[in-house]
Amino acid sequence: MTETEEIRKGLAGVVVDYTAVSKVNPESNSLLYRGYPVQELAAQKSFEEVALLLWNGELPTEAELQEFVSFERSNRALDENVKAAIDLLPKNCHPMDVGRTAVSVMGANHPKAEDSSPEAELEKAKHLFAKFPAVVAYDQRRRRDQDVVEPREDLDYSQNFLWMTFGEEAAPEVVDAFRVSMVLYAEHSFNASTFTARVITSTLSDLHSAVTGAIGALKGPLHGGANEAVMHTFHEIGIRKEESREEAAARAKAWMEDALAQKKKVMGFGHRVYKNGDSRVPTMKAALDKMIEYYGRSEMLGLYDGLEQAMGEAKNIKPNLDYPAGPTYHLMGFDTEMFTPIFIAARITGWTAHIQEQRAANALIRPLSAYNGPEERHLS
Ligand SMILES: CC(=O)SCCNC(=O)CCNC(=O)[C@H](O)C(C)(C)COP(=O)(O)OP(=O)(O)OC[C@H]1O[C@@H](n2cnc3c(N)ncnc32)[C@H](O)[C@@H]1OP(=O)(O)O
Ligand SMILES: O=C([O-])CC(=O)C(=O)O
Repeated sequence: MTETEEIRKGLAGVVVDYTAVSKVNPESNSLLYRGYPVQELAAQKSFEEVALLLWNGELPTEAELQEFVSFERSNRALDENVKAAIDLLPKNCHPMDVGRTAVSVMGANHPKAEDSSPEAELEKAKHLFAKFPAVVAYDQRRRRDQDVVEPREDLDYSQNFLWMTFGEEAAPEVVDAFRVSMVLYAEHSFNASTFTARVITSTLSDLHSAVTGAIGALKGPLHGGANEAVMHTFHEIGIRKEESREEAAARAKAWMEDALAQKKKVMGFGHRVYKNGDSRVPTMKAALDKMIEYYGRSEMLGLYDGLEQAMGEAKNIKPNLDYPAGPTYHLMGFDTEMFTPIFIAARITGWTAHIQEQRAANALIRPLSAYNGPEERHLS
């Protein structure tokens, strides 16, 4: 076999390493975090408990959970120089650029930045977990010329995230839908951003560098950026609050047929691993349905159904997690560009669990390439 024949573009189908963090099984359409089905975790556990499960391999005891909750609640405020760095960025720059910059500055601030012991790595992961929501909230509010809302220690992670962003306590239904989205977004084996984090870690670089790189990979619309792109599609079709579900569905269907006729890729559909539907979609769709009911916005369901149905009929390609997540965040009131930074806040858990795992059994990640440039030649 020649070198060229061995090439698998995009590493499709290539098994690169072991992982004990999560199992994505396209045959059974399931996703397990450390052995637990993600649907069970989304139904019964807080995001804080899921984070500890991903990092430690086991669900926390009550005492472990309380210790972490108290650490998380007391470490939420942004450092002054993180705020200052964000303020130097244009208000209309992409919020993913803000998130990437903020994590980089947090790394420079951290006293254990260069300490890669398991204890220091875990401490840094928890620190990022606690602080990143304030980056999203700060940026969302600065984009709207609103004053900063300080974190509140009497609220849990999801309640406080929404409080800092919108300056009011969210209804329990909204908090729960948000929590579910964080649990579902937390981890997904060797996706592009996690793999990026592992590649960076494999050079023995530091945790914040790995997370900063992962954010860059997540930004693209073929990966995390798709949740934002889904909402751009909804806006392009046109969201008309007064419209019936059926009318909205018909317009969405026509839009999709036209897009596919033009051979467009429609973000929020398809997946590298799942070919028969994303294991997380039914749970996220149920959360979206609750938000649609809560906000009384059945026309959004029409748009959702119309696109899904037309894509299914034309190409049999199913929605991925970004498809129901985008409209859910829209209904909650986030600007469209803030959706992928929310994904960062969730995926910090998975990324940092993988960074720990990579470090514990490291090998430099350095594949080969088959050269197809000019034959050897010489300067005359
Ligand atoms: C949380 C996440 O990151 S989930 C993923 C989020 N990304 C998106 O939603 C982006 C849109 N989807 C896609 O681009 C793709 O489905 C990917 C990148 C996610 C996976 O792609 P791959 O496994 O590389 O498959 P690939 O892109 O080759 O698609 C296979 C075929 O399905 C088509 N296809 C796949 N997804 C889509 C889509 N969203 N819209 C239209 N056609 C699609 C491709 O055009 C291709 O058709 P062809 O064989 O006629 O050329
Ligand atoms: O696994 C992937 O390739 C993308 C994905 O769904 C995720 O990262 O959640």
